[in-house]
Order: sequence, then C-alpha cells, then structure tokens
Amino acid sequence: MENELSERSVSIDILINFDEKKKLDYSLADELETRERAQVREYVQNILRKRSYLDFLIGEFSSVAVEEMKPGLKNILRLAVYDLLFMDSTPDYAAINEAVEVAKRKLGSKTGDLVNAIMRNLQRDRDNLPKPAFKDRNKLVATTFSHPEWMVARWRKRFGEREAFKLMQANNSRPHYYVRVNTLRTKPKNFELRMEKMDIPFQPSDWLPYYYKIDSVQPFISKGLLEKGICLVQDIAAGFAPTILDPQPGEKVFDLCAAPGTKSIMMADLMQAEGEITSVDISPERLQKLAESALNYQAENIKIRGGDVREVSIGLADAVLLDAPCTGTGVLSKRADLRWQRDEEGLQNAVELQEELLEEAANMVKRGGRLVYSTCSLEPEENMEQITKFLDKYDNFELEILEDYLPEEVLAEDKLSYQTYPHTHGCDGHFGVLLKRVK
Ligand SMILES: C[S@@+](CC[C@H](N)C(=O)[O-])C[C@H]1O[C@@H](n2cnc3c(N)ncnc32)[C@H](O)[C@@H]1O
Repeated sequence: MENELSERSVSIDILINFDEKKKLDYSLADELETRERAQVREYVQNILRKRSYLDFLIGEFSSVAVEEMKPGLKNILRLAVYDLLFMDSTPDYAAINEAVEVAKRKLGSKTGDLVNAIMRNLQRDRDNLPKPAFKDRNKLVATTFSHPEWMVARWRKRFGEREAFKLMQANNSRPHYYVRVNTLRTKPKNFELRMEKMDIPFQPSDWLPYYYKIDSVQPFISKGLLEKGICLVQDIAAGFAPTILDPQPGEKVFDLCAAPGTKSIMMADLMQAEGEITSVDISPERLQKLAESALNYQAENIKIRGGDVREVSIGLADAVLLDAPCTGTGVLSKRADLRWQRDEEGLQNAVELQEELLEEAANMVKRGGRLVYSTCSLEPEENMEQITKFLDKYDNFELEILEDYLPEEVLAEDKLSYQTYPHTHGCDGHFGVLLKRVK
C-alpha cells in the first residue's frame, strides 16, 4: 500500500487545493525528497495542461457528471486517467489500484468502488477513446486543447485557427529552459567547463550572451549551481527587458515590480554591481526571495523597497524597468495553472493596473533617462495598445529602435517593440518597449 505522502497523493492534494482556493501551493510537497518534489510538479503541471480533456474523458465513463463531483474525487480521477493514458512508466494496474487506494483512504470505500468502475471502463476502451464532438467550435477546441473558452475564442479570432492550435500545442508541451551565467560569480568559460565536467548538456544561445539552452533544470538544482549563485534559471525572453534598458555601471536604476528578482539580478550583473538598483515590489514574500537571491548572486548594489509602486516615493532614476503584473498568457507552458486562474475580467483589471503603474514609472525617469515597459503576456491590450495609449497622453516620451539590442526575429516590423511567441520562437512569450524621456 502506498505511503501517505506519495508523489501521487501529494499531487492530488495540491490539485484539490488549487480547485478550492485558486492558488497553486507546492509547499504541500515540502516534506518529500527533491526528486519526488520534481515529480509532483510534473504531475501537477501536466494534469493542468490536459485538464479539460481529462474531464471530458472522465465524464464519458462516469455515471456522475464531472461538474457535480467534489474536487477530491475529480482530482483523484484526473491523475488516474493521466497516469493510465500518458505515463508509459506506470503499469495500468498500478494507475488504477493506486487511485482506488487513495480514493478509499481520502473519501471512503464507496468512492473507491466508483473510481474503480470508472477506471476499468476507461481501460477497456483505451484503444478506442471517444473524441470531443461539441457543435460549439470554441468549446470543442477548448476541450481538445485544454484552454479556457474565452482564451480560445480570442486567439482563434486574432491568430486564425491553425496558428491558435500551434500556440496551444506549444503551451501544452514541455517548456524550454535557459540558464544565464552570473558573471559576478564566475567566467562564462569556466561555467561551460564546469557543465562539461558534470556531463550537463547545454547549448549557448546566439540571441544574447551568457544564456544557455538546457534540457532540464534538475541537474542545476542537484549539483548546487543555483544555490552557489553561479547561474540563474531565466527564460531568454525574460532577459530582453534588462538588455534593452542597458543599465550601465554607476547608474541609478529602479526595478519596479521586481520580485522574485531575476531581472534585478541580471541588471546587477550588467552593471558589474556598480551603481544602485532600487527594487520595489508589493509582495513581502516575493521580496524575501529577491533578498536571498541578491545575497546568493553577490548582487551587492540591490536595495530592496517594499510597497506599492503607486505610493512609494523614491525620487528619479537614469533608467526604470517596469515589468508589469499581467495575465501571463506568454508563459502558459511553464505555468499551466495560469490559464485556469485568468478570465476576461482579470485581463481588464490587469490593463487598468498596468496603465496606472506605467504613469507612475514614467514620473520616476530623469529627463534624458530610459524607461522599459515589459510583460509576459501575448495580449495586445496589455502590450502595444497600452503603450499607444500612454504616448497619446504624454508627449515627453518617445519609443526607441531596438535593433542594436535584440535579434531581428523577435522584433516588430517597425523595430520599436519585441514580442516572442512560444510556438514560433521556442521560448516564453514576452513583450517590451524602450521609451526615452525627451523633455
Ligand atoms: C511579472 S512579476 C515581476 C517579475 C520580476 N520582475 C522578475 O523578473 O523576477 C510582477 C510583480 O508585480 C508585483 N506587483 C503587483 N502590483 C504591484 C504594485 N501595485 N506595486 C508594486 N508591485 C506590484 C507583484 O508582486 C509581482 O511580484
């Protein structure tokens, strides 16, 4: 019999908690070993990536409608169906028996019997599974690709169906990972030698210096490379915003909405820790992570400031980065949970907050100074439309051309913004512009 704290049962607890509280809390896995914790993350993210499709299958084989199931039963079944159909390493009997045991233990023997019946039915038909066949096209696509219907409707309209499919497929695939070497701690050549010695596969990027595409983050954790501050896990597109801000040693820089701090750390490195970065964020927990990273990465020029960007009074800077809170629709392969947490109202709220934050950020830029606005969203309202609105209102800022900083393939035709897409660029979806204060 399975131990109380198995990867499966902890994954189920995290998924139940997510359904009930709309928050993904991995701390429930804290008592597991590193490898098991990684497995829990895999389970949770993979199940969230396939959630609508798994629910469709459960509905087809159950006498109880999925909408009527409590989160406990629903998530035991989601994990069991995922195990049965998508985990080659799990034998059928183990997938079914373990689900039945967890159901009995958590919800009683009757529920265990129900799980057994549903799973046996599904196993019997596994070579001839039903396919979603809804008349409503958005519902059909949303179920097939496990994205919310509002997102599907938007993306089908904007990109056309073929491209929207490719984007959703990319969101449902294993994400790409990059690390950036921290030159405050080591030289890139030494870092490469170290990776070779440790047999860690890596591929230097030709987009930005010091970035390497990697297969998995796991060896970097287990060999202590992150802990020692040697390198940082950061998507290459997340490095574009600091790159175009181009902070120089000795400058005064503000990083607004800075936590957990990967961009502050990168900017400290670009500045060789000379000058001053004030990193502002509203979240004390996330700022705690930034404080730990600053120590770890020897980013000694970072000063942390807790508070709302709209309320802090920190004067003027040569260069300001506003990495605005957003819907995160560009990072859905790494954060599959976000697709289930966002809705159209949330998008509208994000747009309003970004507008206020952008105005505040602009007021903190010295005359002649630079302002970068960035998001990890694919939605025009959060990106270029936000900037157009801002420029219509303020005539003391101008957009700068980005071709000296970034590869052409990530730039808009006019070279005044960058936007990456997971399905075309093989990295997260990020947007950014560089504004100069001209008067
Ligand atoms: C996209 S994340 C920032 C990621 C960060 N720049 C990095 O690279 O690690 C957005 C951040 O905005 C913060 N935030 C949201 N509203 C804020 C506000 N009104 N004032 C300050 N920070 C805010 C959130 O706490 C969150 O940490």
